[in-house]
Amino acid sequence: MSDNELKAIKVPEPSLRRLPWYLSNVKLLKKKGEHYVSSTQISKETNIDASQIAKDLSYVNISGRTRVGYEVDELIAVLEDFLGFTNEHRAFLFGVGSLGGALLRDTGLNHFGLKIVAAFDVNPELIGQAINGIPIFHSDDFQKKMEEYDVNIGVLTVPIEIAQDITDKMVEGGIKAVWNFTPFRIRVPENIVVQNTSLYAHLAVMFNRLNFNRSSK
Ligand SMILES: NC(=O)c1ccc[n+]([C@@H]2O[C@H](COP(=O)([O-])OP(=O)(O)OC[C@H]3O[C@@H](n4cnc5c(N)ncnc54)[C@H](O)[C@@H]3O)[C@@H](O)[C@H]2O)c1
Repeated sequence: MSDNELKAIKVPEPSLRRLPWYLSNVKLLKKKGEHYVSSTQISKETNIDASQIAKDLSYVNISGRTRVGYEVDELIAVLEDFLGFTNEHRAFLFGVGSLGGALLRDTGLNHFGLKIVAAFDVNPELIGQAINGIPIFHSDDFQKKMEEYDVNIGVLTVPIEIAQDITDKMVEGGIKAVWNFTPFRIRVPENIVVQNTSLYAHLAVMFNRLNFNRSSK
């Protein structure tokens, strides 16, 4: 199978979510001076079953050697490539408020292959400004800027009331994937990718587990 054929396989979401964990931990093992790493070692670091790790890594184009495991540098490179972290995915951000502004200031996104190249808002105090070198334009200029920049991802951090409206505009303008931070379940045509992300959903899990641990003491 060619690399492209492998990448075309729809990897199960749980596996896709685990692969970045392996990557971080393999990088950590590299820092500790390891040259080879086995799924058993990754299992110790991540607390994920070694057979599950081997299965997840089977989606990635790498083969381990019996007993020694995977070559660390190769595993890092292959994982980064597979996860798309080495490619530059260019994005527009909509809504430069408290969350949108924080995302523009976050340098971490670049390391994971997401480059926000421009942002849009309607607040006259923000338009014409730049955060972290990223220019802020008026939302009305979106179509025009789509022709200027080569972008296919939209980051949605606008007030919930206009989430659908802005999504429709993005899709109409040619955006192919929406990273939706609003709590609104946006509707899109079938060929458009939506990733909903909520910090608060994780908080709810943390609070619930915290209460559970307290009451079971
Ligand atoms: N997913 C999460 O974990 C998470 C965390 C915080 C906030 N949120 C959500 O993110 C969104 C933004 O939250 P916030 O706290 O940053 O709000 P905010 O009010 O600080 O920012 C919203 C920004 O959107 C701008 N805006 C308004 N109309 C616009 C338009 N037509 N085009 C472009 N920009 C427009 C506003 O001027 C403002 O700058 C909300 O929907 C909120 O619920 C999600």
